[in-house]
Amino acid sequence: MADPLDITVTSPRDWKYISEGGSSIVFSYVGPAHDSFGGTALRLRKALLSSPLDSPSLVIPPVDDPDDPAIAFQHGVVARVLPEEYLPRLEAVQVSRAWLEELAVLAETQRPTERRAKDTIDLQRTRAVLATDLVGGRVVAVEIKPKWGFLPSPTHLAPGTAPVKTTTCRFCMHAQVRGARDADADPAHAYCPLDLFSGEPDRVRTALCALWDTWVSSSGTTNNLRVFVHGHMVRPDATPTSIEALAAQLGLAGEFTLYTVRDAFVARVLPLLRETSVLRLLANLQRTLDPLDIEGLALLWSRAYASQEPGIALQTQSPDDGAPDASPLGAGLSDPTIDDWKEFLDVYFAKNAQMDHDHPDAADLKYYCVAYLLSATFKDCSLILRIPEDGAGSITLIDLDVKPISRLAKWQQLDKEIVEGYKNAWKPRQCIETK
Ligand SMILES: O=P(O)(O)O[C@@H]1[C@@H](OP(=O)(O)O)[C@H](OP(=O)(O)O)[C@H](O)[C@H](OP(=O)(O)O)[C@H]1OP(=O)(O)O
Ligand SMILES: Nc1ncnc2c1ncn2[C@@H]1O[C@H](COP(=O)(O)OP(=O)(O)OP(=O)(O)O)[C@@H](O)[C@H]1O
Repeated sequence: MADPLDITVTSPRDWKYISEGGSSIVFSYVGPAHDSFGGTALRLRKALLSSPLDSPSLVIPPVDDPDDPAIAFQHGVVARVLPEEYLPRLEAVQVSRAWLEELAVLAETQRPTERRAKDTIDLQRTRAVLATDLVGGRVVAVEIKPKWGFLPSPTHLAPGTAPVKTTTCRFCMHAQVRGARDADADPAHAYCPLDLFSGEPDRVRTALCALWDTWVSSSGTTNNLRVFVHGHMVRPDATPTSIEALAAQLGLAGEFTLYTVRDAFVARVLPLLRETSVLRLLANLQRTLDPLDIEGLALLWSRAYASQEPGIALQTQSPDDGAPDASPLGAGLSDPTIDDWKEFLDVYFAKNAQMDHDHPDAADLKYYCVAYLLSATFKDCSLILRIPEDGAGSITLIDLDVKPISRLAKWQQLDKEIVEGYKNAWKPRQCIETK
């Protein structure tokens, strides 16, 4: 295999901060014309400031395979379930500590205060990811993190959770419980992923307006919508001048208000979302890879372990004394290797649609755990829509990272907290799924 590109042939000053999420920070190449780096974005992993043992970067094997697993995962797994047209080009790039340190210093003042207090560029990495720069160039780039596009089947839900979980979608419950929504605002007008995924023009419009309104009221700090003009993130406030660049790019010269720009924004984004199949594909993957809900998965886990039948309980990393029924969901399971993922997908394609998910077989426990893991990737990724001044736009998916299997127990706990918190405090919002 060819050696990876060496980032240190560029200056850290050639890389402009774009944005960041919980585990990565991304820069755009703005240096002199360069065959390899022109039109690219650099995605670096972050490490927690306080407790290195909890660092998100620990998911990544540091020694034998220094490449970011996002690359092999996209090439070997994601590319088998999503068309290539929706995926950015990804390749490994070599970085050095000195180079990263310099970049970290340059970027620090541009980072959001809450993120700066928590984490920084992981200086221990020797490799990073070079990707297609999806926000650069003479375009408006709209980033949407849609989240969960389906309601769970009631089959495996407890009587105490089924009514609320089949009425209100996970995103709407979570947003309310963690106070991401204005407590006084009408939840009926808030962003609901099921509207965005519905494919119905009026509902998609409602979703886009709601995303816009939260974007403005949060001064652009919401992670469900980000807007870039010519590679610069737009930071809205209550004044129209804050979105002047966007207004100009949308053809609104002279007088404009936050509302006229919102209308022009929705008018440009809506057709792209209506024409694409990517939302339908995403929701389908999320749903079909999570047929039991985390509650059903936990039930199956307990049943498999309580059964003691040979071959039913999983081969875990510590197959000890055989009293595992109290073990937390996913305990002892290893993160799938790329070969495991390949085998998993072979089974998924061959039989997922025919399996009796209402009566899951305990022998398929590992299959269901791995499926849930993959569904989590599609529940957390984002879309970047590129809208040129004229001509057709495009849509690309980002943040299709593999999640660690150790999160299964966290997701079970989070599910409980969300549902309990929501049903005790709010009248369930009616979220409508279009299949
Ligand atoms: O659990 P959720 O739905 O809140 O999702 C987390 C996201 O929160 P969100 O709700 O989108 O604000 C969260 O997003 P932020 O860091 O809040 O922007 C991450 O994407 C997190 O994944 P990871 O730790 O980067 O692997 C996400 O965690 P996973 O659920 O993917 O483990
Ligand atoms: N290929 C790209 N081109 C341009 N910008 C990008 C690209 N990839 C990511 N970004 C920007 O960088 C941000 C952080 O990237 P990403 O979503 O991959 O990080 P993350 O830490 O995995 O996020 P999350 O916390 O949502 O899991 C994105 O929200 C987006 O604004």
